[in-house]
Amino acid sequence: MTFRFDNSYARDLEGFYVDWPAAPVPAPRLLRLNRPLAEELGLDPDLLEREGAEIFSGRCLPEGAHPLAQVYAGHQFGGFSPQLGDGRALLIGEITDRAGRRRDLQLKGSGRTPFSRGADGKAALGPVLREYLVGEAMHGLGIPTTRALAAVTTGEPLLRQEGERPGAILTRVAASHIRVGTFQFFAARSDIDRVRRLADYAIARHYPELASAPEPYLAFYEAVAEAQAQLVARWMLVGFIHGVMNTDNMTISGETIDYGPCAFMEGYDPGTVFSSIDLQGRYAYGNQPFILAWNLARLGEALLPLLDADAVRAADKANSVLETVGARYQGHWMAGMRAKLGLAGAEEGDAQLAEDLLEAMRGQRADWTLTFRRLADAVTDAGTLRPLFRDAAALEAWLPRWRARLAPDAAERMRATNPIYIARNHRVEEALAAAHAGDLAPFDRLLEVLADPFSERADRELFAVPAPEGFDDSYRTFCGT
Ligand SMILES: Nc1ncnc2c1ncn2[C@@H]1O[C@H](COP(=O)(O)OP(=O)(O)OP(=O)(O)O)[C@@H](O)[C@H]1O
Ligand SMILES: [Mg+2]
Repeated sequence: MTFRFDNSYARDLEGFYVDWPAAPVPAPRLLRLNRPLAEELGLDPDLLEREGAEIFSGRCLPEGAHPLAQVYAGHQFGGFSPQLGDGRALLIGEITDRAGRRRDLQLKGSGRTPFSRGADGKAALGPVLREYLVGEAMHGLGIPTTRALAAVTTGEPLLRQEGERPGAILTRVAASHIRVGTFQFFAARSDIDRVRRLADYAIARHYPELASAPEPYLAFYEAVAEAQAQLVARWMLVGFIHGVMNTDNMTISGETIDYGPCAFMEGYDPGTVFSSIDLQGRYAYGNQPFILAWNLARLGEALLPLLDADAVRAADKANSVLETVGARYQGHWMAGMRAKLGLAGAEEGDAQLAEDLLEAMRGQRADWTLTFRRLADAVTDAGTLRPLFRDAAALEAWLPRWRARLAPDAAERMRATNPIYIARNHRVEEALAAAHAGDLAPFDRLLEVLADPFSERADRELFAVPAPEGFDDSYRTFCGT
């Protein structure tokens, strides 16, 4: 199988990684191949079905692969870790997809590297399949994301908190794996030359039009702020909780990365947290826009020496971008919310209208996804919407105000914007438990549903239903490390 590798990161950024081989695995088996993605990448899915176990386990990498572990640093839960890096992952190379876009191929779970910090460098089957599912769910929703090309089992059992678990490796495809934390690694060492080289590389790869801007690094910072603000707004609009928005988990490309303890919110509550390690609720649903700005401030700090030779002027420039983050986020959120609500044009009171709906939902266990979906029915009749609320009085008072603002074809437009299917926690868990017992049918079925989340079908009815009452209250997600 030929992969036309062109490994620019390895070639241009020596000193930003270490060459490293995948650890041997005893009995690799290709569990799932993402055939549509393989096609998109210009790879032959039939050949990959045959050779995938060897390739995606790292046992027999295709010619031209250059396996390496990237270094990075990062603020984790607010505290700075100066030395992180791919502790259980390897970039194996870059290929150009059919649309001409450069994509990274990475193995996640491929064994210890110099950055493993005492952990085993491996990934267990459950977290690998979760990342596969949720990444594809996000893709189905049209949200920028890293994606799974394949999942293999390694034949090696791993010891995890929950007991022994099958080892697995995810092959991940990304626009790149450059993180806010990649910049922080070199900035923390005052290696300004490497911060600049990384910025030049990232500009050329992700924002080539900025190379000729009057101040390319400032324009780059602004472009990343814009991409991340848009991304987090998209998360918020579908009720997605990333769960571990450390600066090493925020990409420069604006793609979602690291589906560790992520989950979708069901009943609307801004304080919703599912991650077992997020004890303070730092990464709660409603905090995500603030963390976006906090993380961008850290990127700004790392870029300061590039913005201006004068420290005060550099800080002023960084602040001039940082000050725009709230408005950028709000702009994207509001545009998305207008579409979700089916509003005609834009009016000043729209933000209040949206806030008042959220206020009516709060404390009602009103399911985020279904409320917006059923709102399309409520253009004419609120009969399917009302039962989602314990007490619909506030909703009833809100509906006439909303109806007065509707676009002529609102219901149809709303159904194209508000998904009926999301990766509901109990469905994800059910699919993972079955896979663990050797049955991938529920995984496949869920994946199929999530690939097309806007078209409602009678035979998929159960996938739209929220978890049984109480499920989410005790539901916890783990990083699986
Ligand atoms: N099992 C493991 N063995 C070694 N290192 C690990 C393991 N799990 C996580 N790490 C390392 O801990 C750090 C933080 O982990 P985090 O969960 O954010 O990332 P990840 O899920 O491993 O990878 P990514 O961000 O690439 O999706 C990273 O440097 C990661 O490589
Ligand atoms: Mg991570």
